[in-house]
Amino acid sequence: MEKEEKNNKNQHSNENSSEDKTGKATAHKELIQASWYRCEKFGLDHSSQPDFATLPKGILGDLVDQHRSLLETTENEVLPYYENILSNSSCMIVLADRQGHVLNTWGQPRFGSAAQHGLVGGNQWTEMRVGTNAIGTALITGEAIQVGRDEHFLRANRFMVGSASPIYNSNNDLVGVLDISSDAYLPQDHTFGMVKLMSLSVENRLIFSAFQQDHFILSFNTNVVSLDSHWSGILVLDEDGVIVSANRRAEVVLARDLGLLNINQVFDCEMREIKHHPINLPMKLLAMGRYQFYVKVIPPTQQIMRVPDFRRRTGYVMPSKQSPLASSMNALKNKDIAKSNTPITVNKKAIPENVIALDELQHGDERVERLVKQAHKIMEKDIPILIHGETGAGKEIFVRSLHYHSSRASEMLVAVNCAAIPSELVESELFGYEKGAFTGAQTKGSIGLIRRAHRGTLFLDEIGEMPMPVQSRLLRVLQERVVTPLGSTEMYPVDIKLISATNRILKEEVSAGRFRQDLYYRISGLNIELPSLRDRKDKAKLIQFLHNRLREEEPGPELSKEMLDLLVKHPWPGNMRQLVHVLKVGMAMADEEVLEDWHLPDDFFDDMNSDLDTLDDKSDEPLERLIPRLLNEFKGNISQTAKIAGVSRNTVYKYAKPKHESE
Ligand SMILES: Nc1ncnc2c1ncn2[C@@H]1O[C@H](COP(=O)(O)OP(=O)(O)OP(=O)(O)O)[C@@H](O)[C@H]1O
Repeated sequence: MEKEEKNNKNQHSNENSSEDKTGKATAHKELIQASWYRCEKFGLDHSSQPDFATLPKGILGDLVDQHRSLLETTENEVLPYYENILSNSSCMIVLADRQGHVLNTWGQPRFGSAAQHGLVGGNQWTEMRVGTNAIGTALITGEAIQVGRDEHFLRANRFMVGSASPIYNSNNDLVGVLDISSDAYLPQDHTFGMVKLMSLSVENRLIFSAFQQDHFILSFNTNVVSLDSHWSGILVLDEDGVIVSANRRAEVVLARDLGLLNINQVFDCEMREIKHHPINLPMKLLAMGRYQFYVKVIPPTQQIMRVPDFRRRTGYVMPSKQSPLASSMNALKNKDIAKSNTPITVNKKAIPENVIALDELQHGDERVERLVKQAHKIMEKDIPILIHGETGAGKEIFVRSLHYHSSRASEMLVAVNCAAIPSELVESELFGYEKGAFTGAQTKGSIGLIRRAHRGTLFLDEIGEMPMPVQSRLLRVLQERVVTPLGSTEMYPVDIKLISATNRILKEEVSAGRFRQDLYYRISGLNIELPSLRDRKDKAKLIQFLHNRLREEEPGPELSKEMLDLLVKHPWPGNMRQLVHVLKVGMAMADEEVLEDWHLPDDFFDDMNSDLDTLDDKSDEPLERLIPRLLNEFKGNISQTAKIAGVSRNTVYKYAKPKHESE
């Protein structure tokens, strides 16, 4: 035995001796030799017993939790190999963390009990404690290695052969090691190849899990039929074609550091072509002008939602990192916003067409003007905004305008109507979920709406409707600024501007125990009361503005002074939504040059009448006399007659007829 040990140290003799002449075998022997020297330095003796420093169960449990995604990925990728190829081979597959702690094992070893071989959860397989071994040596060298029976430094381990391959994540950090150990009856070259393949497939899967939802992934190979194999190179591209991740294979094949290169520096093609290339049709591309590869494009699984952003057009000059309103806000910096009359000037070219400019949200109502300015300013601070207002008052329109006038405008505005999502789905929609997290979950998992709003704005509309358990989770996200998807232990940092809105009185909801008080204080940094339309002082100008805006879209009738008065007097229970609706219907109905009251929808007058019902006591005079009299008095004006009589316009028509006929 001692002679053999000398051989290993000096001549590196082992089961691979037939390969002695090849450079590969020499390199392997040098690795083993270096490991043996290290073991001697660690003070180990060939007769030492392995010291596994087994972790207590609780700590192992924590470690397993920390590595859940690596474990699940390994299990999904590795078990098919085991079941299809290795299950009759009496080998054991082992996953260890980067410190060599065994996290899990699969398979039934033929070579003895757990106490004998030591490949059990919580045992640490490092060179320092266990001598030269596949897991420990692969961790130290960072390379795949096979350790033959006699190559183990400790005699106690010489009954087995281990083949281990390190696993790197998409940041190229070593995250663990995969090992196949057996009692040496397997054809060892095959086992070694297989463990390398398994670790590649785990690495590739880690890259896909991290990026496939919102990035383009390219897989490439010299051979078209191998495109789907784990030996293919993988490149992850952002929207602009910048390589944000790659597998080790890609760097080996292309022989260069690929990080942050643009795809057009690697292959002879532009990102534009990649985006529009059919999914299942491999492209034939040249790398570095001469090496031909087949390239498969895998587009993001989740559609990237993009809003129109005209700033991308040539000719747009970014106002030195300031939002379109920043210059006007700077002018106000030292003044009391509430008292300032300075109008907001906006670079309207920078705002998407369907977004109303901030300065067009108000037309002279001081209260609205002040709150627009306050909210705009707070958009740049780490302070959440809570908007209260009646339904249709324009809360969402306001939020859209705020977002596109802020420094977050180039990122997403994610609007979530908490009342519109079934309560049992709110949680998964908001926080996302790992694949298979619950029955009915999409197999791919979901990033969730909060992470989608990363660096942008998250608008939680109708937040008062949020179920209590979801409120608790949301509170944690706002406190810790990280999201943990359902069924996952991973934490993803998020940077969001939170705006919430409600038409309930949230404080009352808190008192009634329906809304968490701590969450209320978290979301209500700046409280905004968006006035209902009937309470606005700028109604006339606002109506004229909306009317003009609609006429810009399509030619329509003018607004007479009387019509404007009528619209100003309306109670508008449906607020801005109703006003826009009434104007649209009226303008569509009118063939005339001027908008008349009979062009307006009936419910407009119903609201008006119900509002006036209590004003007069008209019960004495029968309608058949009252209505003709009022019509006469108001020169045939139906709506005024209806208003004063406290009846609908239909009723006026009904009682007006005989009178008209007699005239
Ligand atoms: N400032 C505005 N200018 C033009 N139209 C507006 C404006 N504000 C609101 N509207 C119109 O009113 C409709 C309703 O507005 P919005 O959805 O913002 O109201 P809301 O307060 O969020 O309503 P809810 O509480 O019912 O969700 C919009 O679709 C738009 O047509």
